[in-house]
Amino acid sequence: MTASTASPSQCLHVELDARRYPIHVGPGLLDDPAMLVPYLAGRQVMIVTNETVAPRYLERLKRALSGDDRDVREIVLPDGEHTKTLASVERIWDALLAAGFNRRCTLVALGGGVIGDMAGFAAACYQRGVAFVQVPTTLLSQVDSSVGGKTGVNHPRGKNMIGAFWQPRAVVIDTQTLTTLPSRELSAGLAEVIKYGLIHDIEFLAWLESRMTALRALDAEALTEAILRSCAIKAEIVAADETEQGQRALLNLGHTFGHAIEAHQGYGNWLHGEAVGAGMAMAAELSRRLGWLDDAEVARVEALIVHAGLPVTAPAAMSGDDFLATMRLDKKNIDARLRLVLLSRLGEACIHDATPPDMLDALLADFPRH
Ligand SMILES: NC(=O)c1ccc[n+]([C@@H]2O[C@H](COP(=O)([O-])OP(=O)(O)OC[C@H]3O[C@@H](n4cnc5c(N)ncnc54)[C@H](O)[C@@H]3O)[C@@H](O)[C@H]2O)c1
Ligand SMILES: O=C(O)C(=O)C[C@@H](O)[C@H](O)[C@H](O)COP(=O)(O)O
Ligand SMILES: [Zn+2]
Repeated sequence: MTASTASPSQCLHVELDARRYPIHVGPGLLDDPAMLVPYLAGRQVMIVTNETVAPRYLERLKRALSGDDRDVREIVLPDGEHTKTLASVERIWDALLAAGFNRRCTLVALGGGVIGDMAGFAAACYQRGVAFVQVPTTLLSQVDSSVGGKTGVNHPRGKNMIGAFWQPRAVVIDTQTLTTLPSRELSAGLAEVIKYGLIHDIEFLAWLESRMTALRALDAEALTEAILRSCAIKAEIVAADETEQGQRALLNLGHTFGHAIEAHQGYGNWLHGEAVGAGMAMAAELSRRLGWLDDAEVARVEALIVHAGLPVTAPAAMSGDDFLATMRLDKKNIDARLRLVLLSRLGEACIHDATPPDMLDALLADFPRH
């Protein structure tokens, strides 16, 4: 980031009654025991992280969590979307059992969305559920995956097919961790940020258009604002519909197409945010064909996605049938009916289950490839 101010942290909440929890946002929070220790269930703490994040941030987090006779351990997993599997989660459970950890333990996820989703799922199942805290270190995890309690792993046939809703006790976002994030990963996170503007907040969309260059240059003020605005939108939607009975599905804009790309291309070859970028371009184009957006609006959506450093074309080696094979397994579908998140206008999304099959087939066949 261009500036590393000692500005105080800011805090939002996810309002889930007795399970209400804070999202703390600010620079240097990783080192601050006051941001972390109040959310621990007992003295047993397992940090779950990976081989890329550990050398950068593990010792600092351990220092902040230590003291008061706490037993702080770590498990360092391999890196990559392809490792988001039940086998990796089993390694977390093995480490917890080897350490003799009981129901009063706390799992602390230190890393991106892959680590957060797996640590959360491990916490949801270990001894039928233990506490966990999210310390997200990628933009994507800071604006999206650490909030809302969707946890789980991939299956070769589909993304996040095995999982549970399990809310963290707190989300602690140290914005300075973004200084070490590769720019391709920063762009991936921007896909989810753009998503919030498209589905919920046209003013935020316009703000993103004006601040995209600053965001990509790691301007601290712009990034903090993007994180806060994104988390506020996600927190509001999650509080209204925790388990996706209705409006939470809008957070899936671009994901039905995007998840198909990720699974077909092999997990990790297209980053989640890249697949969502292309998927949102496909959703915008389908919305145009349904008469809901005009040419200029679709061009505006595509320009912002491109400005974020993301693709707006689909993989060359993916046919319409390849898309449909995975889309038919999508979690949003009811019985055999495909349900797509589309844009009823810019800044407003809807769930649509009546796309004419010919129109969808044509989109999947003629959408540009690269
Ligand atoms: N649970 C949810 O609601 C939700 C929401 C969105 C995405 N997801 C999931 O999140 C995953 C994607 O998350 P992601 O984009 O964070 O990917 P990721 O977890 O793979 O992290 C991206 C890369 O950045 C590295 N990294 C992390 N922090 C770093 C730092 N500060 N400096 C340098 N490198 C760092 C990681 O080791 C990894 O190589 C996908 O599996 C997706 O399905 C879940
Ligand atoms: O939190 C949600 O709800 C989302 O849909 C956020 C998405 O960005 C995220 O990728 C999520 O993991 C997708 O969930 P899934 O249920 O479609 O697997
Ligand atoms: Zn996503």
